[in-house]
Amino acid sequence: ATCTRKNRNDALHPLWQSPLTIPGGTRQSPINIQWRDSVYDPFLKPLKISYDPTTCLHIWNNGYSFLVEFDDSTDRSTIVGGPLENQYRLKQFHFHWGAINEWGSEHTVDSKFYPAELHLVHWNAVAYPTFEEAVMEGNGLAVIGVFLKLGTHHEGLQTLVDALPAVKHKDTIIEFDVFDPSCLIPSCPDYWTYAGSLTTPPLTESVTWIIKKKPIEVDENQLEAFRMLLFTSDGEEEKRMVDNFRPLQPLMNRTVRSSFQ
Ligand SMILES: Cc1cc(C)[n+](CCc2c[nH]cn2)c(C)c1
Ligand SMILES: [Zn+2]
Repeated sequence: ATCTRKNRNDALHPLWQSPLTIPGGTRQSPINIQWRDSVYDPFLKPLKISYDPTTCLHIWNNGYSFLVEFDDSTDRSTIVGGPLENQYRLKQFHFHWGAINEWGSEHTVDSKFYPAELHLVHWNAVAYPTFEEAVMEGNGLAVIGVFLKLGTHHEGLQTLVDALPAVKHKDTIIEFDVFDPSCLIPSCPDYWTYAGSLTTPPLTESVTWIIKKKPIEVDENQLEAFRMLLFTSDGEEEKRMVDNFRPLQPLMNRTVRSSFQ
Protein backbone atom coordinates (compact mmCIF):
# COMPACT_ATOMS: atom_id res chain seq x y z
CA ALA A 1 0.00 0.00 0.00
CA THR A 2 1.23 3.51 -0.65
CA CYS A 3 2.48 5.20 2.47
CA THR A 4 0.13 7.98 3.36
CA ARG A 5 0.66 10.66 5.94
CA LYS A 6 -1.61 9.09 8.54
CA ASN A 7 0.58 5.96 8.56
CA ARG A 8 3.62 8.00 9.56
CA ASN A 9 4.38 9.03 13.13
CA ASP A 10 3.41 12.65 12.55
CA ALA A 11 2.99 13.14 16.26
CA LEU A 12 6.63 12.10 16.70
CA HIS A 13 7.77 14.01 13.63
CA PRO A 14 10.90 15.99 14.64
CA LEU A 15 9.31 19.21 13.48
CA TRP A 16 6.29 18.83 15.75
CA GLN A 17 7.64 18.63 19.30
CA SER A 18 5.01 21.29 20.02
CA PRO A 19 1.36 20.20 20.45
CA LEU A 20 -0.21 19.17 17.15
CA THR A 21 -3.35 21.14 17.99
CA ILE A 22 -3.52 24.03 20.42
CA PRO A 23 -5.86 23.62 23.40
CA GLY A 24 -9.24 25.15 22.58
CA GLY A 25 -8.26 25.45 18.91
CA THR A 26 -11.43 25.62 16.82
CA ARG A 27 -9.97 26.90 13.53
CA GLN A 28 -6.65 25.11 13.01
CA SER A 29 -4.87 24.57 9.68
CA PRO A 30 -4.21 22.77 7.41
CA ILE A 31 -7.43 20.94 6.48
CA ASN A 32 -8.66 18.61 3.78
CA ILE A 33 -10.80 20.54 1.28
CA GLN A 34 -13.70 18.25 0.30
CA TRP A 35 -14.65 19.78 -3.06
CA ARG A 36 -18.32 18.69 -2.92
CA ASP A 37 -18.76 20.12 0.62
CA SER A 38 -17.45 23.58 -0.35
CA VAL A 39 -20.20 26.19 -0.77
CA TYR A 40 -20.21 28.60 -3.74
CA ASP A 41 -20.46 32.17 -2.45
CA PRO A 42 -21.57 34.57 -5.23
CA PHE A 43 -20.62 37.55 -3.04
CA LEU A 44 -16.92 36.62 -3.05
CA LYS A 45 -14.99 39.16 -5.11
CA PRO A 46 -12.09 38.46 -7.44
CA LEU A 47 -8.76 38.66 -5.62
CA LYS A 48 -6.73 41.70 -6.72
CA ILE A 49 -2.95 41.10 -6.52
CA SER A 50 -0.53 44.02 -6.97
CA TYR A 51 3.09 43.18 -6.21
CA ASP A 52 6.07 45.50 -6.82
CA PRO A 53 9.05 43.23 -7.65
CA THR A 54 11.51 45.78 -6.23
CA THR A 55 10.09 45.25 -2.70
CA CYS A 56 11.86 41.88 -2.67
CA LEU A 57 14.66 41.85 -0.06
CA HIS A 58 16.33 38.47 0.54
CA ILE A 59 15.98 34.70 0.75
CA TRP A 60 16.77 32.97 4.01
CA ASN A 61 16.74 29.46 5.41
CA ASN A 62 15.07 29.75 8.82
CA GLY A 63 15.43 26.08 9.67
CA TYR A 64 11.90 25.00 8.68
CA SER A 65 11.56 26.38 5.11
CA PHE A 66 13.20 28.95 2.88
CA LEU A 67 11.54 32.36 3.03
CA VAL A 68 11.58 35.16 0.47
CA GLU A 69 10.95 38.35 2.44
CA PHE A 70 9.61 41.69 1.26
CA ASP A 71 9.81 45.31 2.36
CA ASP A 72 6.39 45.76 3.98
CA SER A 73 6.98 49.33 5.25
CA THR A 74 4.57 50.70 2.59
CA ASP A 75 1.60 49.48 0.51
CA ARG A 76 3.67 48.70 -2.57
CA SER A 77 2.94 44.95 -2.60
CA THR A 78 -0.64 44.19 -1.60
CA ILE A 79 -3.73 42.05 -2.13
CA VAL A 80 -7.33 43.22 -1.77
CA GLY A 81 -10.80 41.86 -2.60
CA GLY A 82 -11.59 38.16 -2.50
CA PRO A 83 -12.94 37.39 1.00
CA LEU A 84 -10.94 40.25 2.51
CA GLU A 85 -12.42 43.35 4.18
CA ASN A 86 -9.16 45.31 3.99
CA GLN A 87 -6.00 45.52 1.90
CA TYR A 88 -3.21 43.22 3.13
CA ARG A 89 0.54 43.72 2.68
CA LEU A 90 2.90 40.99 1.41
CA LYS A 91 5.43 40.06 4.09
CA GLN A 92 7.01 36.81 2.83
CA PHE A 93 6.46 33.65 0.88
CA HIS A 94 7.75 30.12 1.51
CA PHE A 95 6.99 26.53 0.62
CA HIS A 96 6.18 23.18 2.27
CA TRP A 97 7.22 19.96 0.55
CA GLY A 98 7.75 16.20 0.97
CA ALA A 99 10.65 13.77 0.76
CA ILE A 100 8.93 12.19 -2.25
CA ASN A 101 6.30 13.37 -4.74
CA GLU A 102 3.49 11.41 -3.03
CA TRP A 103 3.03 14.08 -0.34
CA GLY A 104 4.34 17.47 0.78
CA SER A 105 1.42 19.90 0.62
CA GLU A 106 -0.23 21.08 3.84
CA HIS A 107 -3.79 21.26 2.50
CA THR A 108 -5.28 18.35 0.55
CA VAL A 109 -8.13 18.37 -1.99
CA ASP A 110 -10.47 15.40 -1.69
CA SER A 111 -7.67 13.80 0.39
CA LYS A 112 -5.16 14.16 -2.43
CA PHE A 113 -1.72 15.48 -1.49
CA TYR A 114 0.38 17.61 -3.84
CA PRO A 115 4.18 17.35 -3.75
CA ALA A 116 4.48 20.93 -2.45
CA GLU A 117 2.50 24.03 -1.46
CA LEU A 118 3.42 27.73 -1.73
CA HIS A 119 2.27 30.17 0.97
CA LEU A 120 2.23 33.92 0.33
CA VAL A 121 1.83 35.57 3.74
CA HIS A 122 0.12 38.99 3.96
CA TRP A 123 -0.91 41.09 6.98
CA ASN A 124 -3.69 43.59 7.65
CA ALA A 125 -1.71 46.84 7.84
CA VAL A 126 -4.94 48.87 7.76
CA ALA A 127 -6.11 47.48 11.12
CA TYR A 128 -2.79 46.71 12.88
CA PRO A 129 0.49 48.68 13.27
CA THR A 130 2.86 45.71 12.95
CA PHE A 131 2.99 42.19 11.46
CA GLU A 132 3.69 40.77 14.92
CA GLU A 133 0.45 42.26 16.25
CA ALA A 134 -1.54 41.15 13.18
CA VAL A 135 -0.34 37.57 13.78
CA MET A 136 -2.33 37.58 17.04
CA GLU A 137 -5.66 38.82 15.56
CA GLY A 138 -8.51 36.87 13.94
CA ASN A 139 -8.42 38.99 10.79
CA GLY A 140 -4.72 39.75 10.98
CA LEU A 141 -3.30 37.59 8.18
CA ALA A 142 -4.25 36.44 4.69
CA VAL A 143 -2.30 33.56 3.17
CA ILE A 144 -2.61 32.58 -0.49
CA GLY A 145 -1.94 28.87 -0.91
CA VAL A 146 -0.85 27.53 -4.30
CA PHE A 147 -0.39 23.80 -4.94
CA LEU A 148 2.67 22.62 -6.91
CA LYS A 149 2.27 19.56 -9.14
CA LEU A 150 4.90 17.58 -11.02
CA GLY A 151 4.94 18.61 -14.68
CA THR A 152 6.70 21.04 -16.96
CA HIS A 153 9.62 23.27 -15.95
CA HIS A 154 8.55 26.51 -14.25
CA GLU A 155 10.65 29.41 -15.58
CA GLY A 156 9.73 31.87 -12.81
CA LEU A 157 10.50 29.36 -10.04
CA GLN A 158 13.92 28.62 -11.59
CA THR A 159 15.35 32.00 -10.55
CA LEU A 160 14.50 31.01 -6.95
CA VAL A 161 15.86 27.47 -7.38
CA ASP A 162 19.17 28.84 -8.71
CA ALA A 163 19.63 30.77 -5.45
CA LEU A 164 18.91 27.83 -3.10
CA PRO A 165 22.45 26.38 -2.89
CA ALA A 166 23.48 29.68 -1.26
CA VAL A 167 20.96 29.12 1.59
CA LYS A 168 21.57 25.39 2.06
CA HIS A 169 22.10 25.65 5.82
CA LYS A 170 19.81 26.98 8.56
CA ASP A 171 20.29 30.72 9.26
CA THR A 172 21.95 31.49 5.94
CA ILE A 173 20.64 34.47 3.94
CA ILE A 174 21.32 36.02 0.56
CA GLU A 175 20.21 39.23 -1.07
CA PHE A 176 17.45 38.68 -3.64
CA ASP A 177 16.43 42.02 -4.87
CA VAL A 178 14.01 41.72 -7.79
CA PHE A 179 11.36 39.04 -7.97
CA ASP A 180 7.64 39.21 -8.80
CA PRO A 181 5.88 36.37 -6.94
CA SER A 182 2.73 36.79 -9.07
CA CYS A 183 4.54 34.58 -11.62
CA LEU A 184 3.96 31.73 -9.11
CA ILE A 185 0.18 32.30 -8.93
CA PRO A 186 -2.08 30.58 -11.52
CA SER A 187 -3.98 32.96 -13.80
CA CYS A 188 -7.22 31.01 -13.15
CA PRO A 189 -9.13 33.18 -10.62
CA ASP A 190 -10.86 30.26 -8.84
CA TYR A 191 -10.13 29.73 -5.10
CA TRP A 192 -11.46 28.23 -1.90
CA THR A 193 -11.43 30.28 1.31
CA TYR A 194 -11.84 29.43 5.01
CA ALA A 195 -10.90 30.73 8.47
CA GLY A 196 -7.77 29.01 9.82
CA SER A 197 -4.41 29.35 11.51
CA LEU A 198 -0.66 29.40 11.12
CA THR A 199 0.60 25.85 10.62
CA THR A 200 3.76 26.31 12.66
CA PRO A 201 4.13 27.74 16.15
CA PRO A 202 2.65 30.10 17.36
CA LEU A 203 -0.28 28.34 15.49
CA THR A 204 -2.40 31.45 16.06
CA GLU A 205 -5.93 31.46 14.58
CA SER A 206 -5.34 34.62 12.58
CA VAL A 207 -5.34 33.44 8.95
CA THR A 208 -7.93 33.95 6.21
CA TRP A 209 -6.83 31.18 3.84
CA ILE A 210 -7.22 31.68 0.09
CA ILE A 211 -6.37 28.38 -1.62
CA LYS A 212 -6.09 28.52 -5.43
CA LYS A 213 -8.00 25.76 -7.17
CA LYS A 214 -5.45 25.31 -10.01
CA PRO A 215 -1.91 24.14 -9.21
CA ILE A 216 1.24 25.42 -10.89
CA GLU A 217 3.50 22.90 -12.65
CA VAL A 218 7.15 22.43 -11.70
CA ASP A 219 9.61 19.75 -12.82
CA GLU A 220 11.39 17.01 -10.83
CA ASN A 221 14.71 18.87 -10.74
CA GLN A 222 13.01 21.88 -9.17
CA LEU A 223 11.37 19.78 -6.46
CA GLU A 224 14.71 18.01 -5.85
CA ALA A 225 16.34 21.41 -5.37
CA PHE A 226 13.99 22.06 -2.41
CA ARG A 227 14.96 18.69 -0.94
CA MET A 228 18.68 19.44 -0.93
CA LEU A 229 18.16 22.24 1.60
CA LEU A 230 19.01 21.41 5.22
CA PHE A 231 17.15 21.88 8.51
CA THR A 232 20.59 22.01 10.14
CA SER A 233 23.24 24.68 10.46
CA ASP A 234 26.69 24.49 8.88
CA GLY A 235 28.87 22.14 10.95
CA GLU A 236 25.95 20.15 12.43
CA GLU A 237 25.08 16.64 11.32
CA GLU A 238 23.11 17.18 8.09
CA LYS A 239 19.32 16.68 8.15
CA ARG A 240 17.63 17.19 4.76
CA MET A 241 14.83 19.76 4.81
CA VAL A 242 11.86 17.59 3.75
CA ASP A 243 8.36 16.85 5.08
CA ASN A 244 8.07 20.35 6.59
CA PHE A 245 4.26 20.23 6.66
CA ARG A 246 1.81 19.95 9.53
CA PRO A 247 -0.68 17.05 9.74
CA LEU A 248 -4.30 17.73 8.78
CA GLN A 249 -6.47 19.32 11.48
CA PRO A 250 -10.20 18.79 12.20
CA LEU A 251 -12.62 20.99 10.22
CA MET A 252 -14.84 21.43 13.30
CA ASN A 253 -17.60 24.01 12.81
CA ARG A 254 -16.26 25.53 9.55
CA THR A 255 -17.49 25.84 5.98
CA VAL A 256 -15.10 26.14 3.06
CA ARG A 257 -16.45 28.62 0.50
CA SER A 258 -15.61 28.59 -3.22
CA SER A 259 -15.40 31.56 -5.57
CA PHE A 260 -16.58 29.32 -8.43
CA GLN A 261 -19.52 27.05 -9.22
C1 LIG B 1 5.12 35.10 13.76
C2 LIG B 1 5.02 34.08 12.65
C3 LIG B 1 5.73 32.90 12.74
C4 LIG B 1 5.64 31.97 11.73
C5 LIG B 1 6.42 30.71 11.85
N1 LIG B 1 4.86 32.21 10.62
C6 LIG B 1 4.77 31.23 9.57
C7 LIG B 1 3.74 30.18 10.01
C8 LIG B 1 3.20 29.46 8.83
C9 LIG B 1 3.90 29.01 7.76
N2 LIG B 1 2.99 28.43 6.93
C10 LIG B 1 1.79 28.54 7.51
N3 LIG B 1 1.92 29.15 8.67
C11 LIG B 1 4.15 33.36 10.53
C12 LIG B 1 3.31 33.60 9.31
C13 LIG B 1 4.23 34.31 11.54
ZN1 LIG C 1 3.40 27.90 5.15
